[in-house]
Amino acid sequence: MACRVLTCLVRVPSRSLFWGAPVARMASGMALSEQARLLFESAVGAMQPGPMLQRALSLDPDGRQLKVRDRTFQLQQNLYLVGFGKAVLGMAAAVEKLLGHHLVQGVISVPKGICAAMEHAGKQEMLLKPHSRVKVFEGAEDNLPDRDALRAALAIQHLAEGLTADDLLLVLISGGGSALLPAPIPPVTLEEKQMLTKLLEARGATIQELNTIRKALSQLKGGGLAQAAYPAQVVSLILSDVVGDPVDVIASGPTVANTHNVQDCLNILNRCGLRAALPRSVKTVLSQADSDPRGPPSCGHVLNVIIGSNTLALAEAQKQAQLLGYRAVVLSAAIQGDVKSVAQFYGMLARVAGAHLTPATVGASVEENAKLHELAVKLQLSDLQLEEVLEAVAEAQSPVCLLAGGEPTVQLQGSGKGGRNQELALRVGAELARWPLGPVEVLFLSGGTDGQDGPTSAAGAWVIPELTSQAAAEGLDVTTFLAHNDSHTFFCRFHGGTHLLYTGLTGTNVMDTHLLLLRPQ
Ligand SMILES: Nc1ncnc2c1ncn2[C@@H]1O[C@H](COP(=O)(O)OP(=O)(O)OP(=O)(O)O)[C@@H](O)[C@H]1O
Ligand SMILES: O=C(O)[C@H](O)CO
Repeated sequence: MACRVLTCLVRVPSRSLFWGAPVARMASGMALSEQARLLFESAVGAMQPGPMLQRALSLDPDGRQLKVRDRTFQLQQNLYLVGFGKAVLGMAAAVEKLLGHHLVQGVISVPKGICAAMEHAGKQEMLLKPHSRVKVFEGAEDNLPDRDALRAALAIQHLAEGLTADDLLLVLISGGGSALLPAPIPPVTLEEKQMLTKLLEARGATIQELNTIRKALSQLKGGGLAQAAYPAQVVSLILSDVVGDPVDVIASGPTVANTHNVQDCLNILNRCGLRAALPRSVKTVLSQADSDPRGPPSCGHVLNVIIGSNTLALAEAQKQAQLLGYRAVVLSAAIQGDVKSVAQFYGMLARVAGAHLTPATVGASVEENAKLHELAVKLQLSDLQLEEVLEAVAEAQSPVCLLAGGEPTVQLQGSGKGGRNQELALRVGAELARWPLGPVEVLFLSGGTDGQDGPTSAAGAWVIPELTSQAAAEGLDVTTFLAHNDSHTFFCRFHGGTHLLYTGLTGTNVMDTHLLLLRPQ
């Protein structure tokens, strides 16, 4: 899909982004929708490769020592770079800008078409210099491992294996890294790996399950890359696209010791009903895995650092919302589950929070409060701050901004055009129309931080409680569009497409951002 999506992206209407600009200056006189867009853009802006790398890396004044967190590394013509993932091109460009003269050599594996797309979008800061020492491989069309990605993985492996104890290897990792770094353990073939990945996804394997299997079948995943680079020192700079930021799961943890064994893999394959259909080669590799005389790769020479995540993106949006005069509270950075249940939860949250915010009016009923908690329990969100949020809303003397992030799932039933953010927004729009919200202005926004929502050129959309009735007046029936998973077509037609979010390709990827704004009238 990479190529298709990226082709769309170069057609995205260009609009200026406020990334990094002080929000407070713009606060006065802004509509709720402008503020919501601004907050979304501030979350994305904080996760731009340049600012992220600048926060993570610092050079001492004479340029000989690199500081990462509390560790210091000597630089003496010994710096190498590898990377793989959807956001790695911009990350590599940022490293080149910061440390270019120390860089001896580099190899990165990035999605097909990304260099041309960034160039067309005029994002020079995401591109390497013309005579860069970093070699770029493009591959993994449709987010599946392919021959091009295999060539990239072999070049990365080769670079890592040639390093010595005096060398420092920077590893740039972001979402999509698993497909961009395929190095199947023989006799498993690339085609078998592709097939197994597709089957596991089709059987509903979670990313944790999928990557457990990928690690068992790969030379570089599950700590394999770190082992190849030994005895060099390794620093991995990781942009998380997985809820909870588990370094062993993101891009299948190539610099993190694998803690899973063969039994874990067999349990997953059993659950997905794939054990019987396994190719002989996969059975062979699995049967040998626990008996590797070298044991699991050890990663004592590695520093793994999360430099960007949904949590960090939400923290920036929260800060900017406070500058806009909101009482801003983070609800969760782990929103998962079926998009219908997530939408019901946000609808009820708007109802209950709205009632807390305007106590003089009729409050939410005991049943509604109970329903909200029931919906929250159903979603099983590991970090949900529901009580804290409701308390903060009850105490708020100002408008309220509730922030959340994660990655809900859409069970596709129709053949329409959409993405999980647009579908979530549309569903929340329908939910908001179901409840009396009192004298409160309400807006919900959902946006993908990578700037592309499913196979569309939009990043997401925003909705208000009046959406359903306004749509009906335009002859658009929300229920029908939802039944066909046709949220993008809906938003293109509704109010001339003004509820769609367009950022273009952002060059980052930390899942989705949800904003619920409530402003007493
Ligand atoms: N018509 C549609 N309506 C709603 N959701 C859709 C539709 N078509 C595809 N999707 C969803 O879009 C998602 C794929 O899009 P996208 O590439 O943005 O996500 P992704 O592969 O998870 O990548 P990333 O994590 O980088 O955003 C899938 O989760 C799929 O269910
Ligand atoms: O590459 C991967 O494995 C997924 O994007 C999760 O990081």
